[in-house]
Amino acid sequence: MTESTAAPITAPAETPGAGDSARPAAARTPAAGAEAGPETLARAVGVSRRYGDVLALDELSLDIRSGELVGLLGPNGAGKSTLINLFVGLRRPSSGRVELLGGSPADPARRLSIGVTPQETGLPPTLRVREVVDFVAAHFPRSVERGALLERFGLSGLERRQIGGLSGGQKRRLAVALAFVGDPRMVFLDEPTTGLDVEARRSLWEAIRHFHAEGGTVVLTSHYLEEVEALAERVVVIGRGRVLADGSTAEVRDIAGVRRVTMTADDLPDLPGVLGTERDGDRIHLLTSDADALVRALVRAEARFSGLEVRPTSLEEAFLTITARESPAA
Ligand SMILES: Nc1ncnc2c1ncn2[C@@H]1O[C@H](COP(=O)(O)OP(=O)(O)OP(=O)(O)O)[C@@H](O)[C@H]1O
Repeated sequence: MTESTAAPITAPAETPGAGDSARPAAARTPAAGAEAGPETLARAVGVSRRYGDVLALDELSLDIRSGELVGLLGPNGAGKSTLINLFVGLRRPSSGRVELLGGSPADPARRLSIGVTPQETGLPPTLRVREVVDFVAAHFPRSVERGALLERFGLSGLERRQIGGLSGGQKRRLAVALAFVGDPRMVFLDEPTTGLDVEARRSLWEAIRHFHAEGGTVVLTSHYLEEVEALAERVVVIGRGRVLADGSTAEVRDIAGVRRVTMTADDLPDLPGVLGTERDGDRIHLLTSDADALVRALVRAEARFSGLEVRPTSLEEAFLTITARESPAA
């Protein structure tokens, strides 16, 4: 690739979702000459990012296609926020290439088509809700009607409230709502539901689903695994700056292939294929990728057990298993 496509990313986005040009966005229309099939909206090719001695991203490659709802999962420090910051032009890669809407994420015209909610936001406490929404909307050629936006995010009636007077959950919902103000084609939401109670989380999920159902593309990170299971169609597991797994939630579970075999027993012989053992009173949980073989081995060994249960692992268990294996790619 030539230097001009190396996507130098320099301009910081000072407000969530805000761009800095009045050029019209190419929102929700495929780029001219786009190939058949979903267009790639964001792309990382062999991207590494260092912070001093820390290698936050390690030759990571990932494509996000139009219409996808992608969940980025990974433990603390995996590199999820760094990846989002590269996609939205807040940071530049140490090496490799990042593209947004077919060009540099630093291009203001491209950034007009996206919305962003960073992991942490500090909205001015003395501004009123409607002022912040209008301020962000003013950066975009087209914007969503304020009342409709606030209603969608459960903030109706708070237009005149100062930001400093909002609850933590209301502030977070406002920060997420701001990503949608400019009628974006694609949103990047970094842990959007952090700090929200169950009801607020569910209503935020509804708002995200609504955007997606209308053709919007979503990339979100989450520590809530049930959130990713509930929302995302595609799960990308990131660990130590690499993609460990990339598939549907069902596929990610299958990649780990881990089942939990539980029984009541005083003691068990050594058994083949046991990836992990947990004790909970007299219940023993064995993690295995081949539950059938394990149960056969239990019977062959004439182990004394009762109350046998075999069940699939949660995404969390699958994810921990993948991460523990530290495989470079799935
Ligand atoms: N500005 C920075 N300066 C130095 N190190 C950084 C900086 N930002 C991130 N890192 C380091 O890069 C690595 C990846 O961090 P990143 O925030 O991208 O991970 P994450 O997956 O988003 O984690 P979390 O889930 O905790 O938010 C971590 O080791 C982190 O400490």
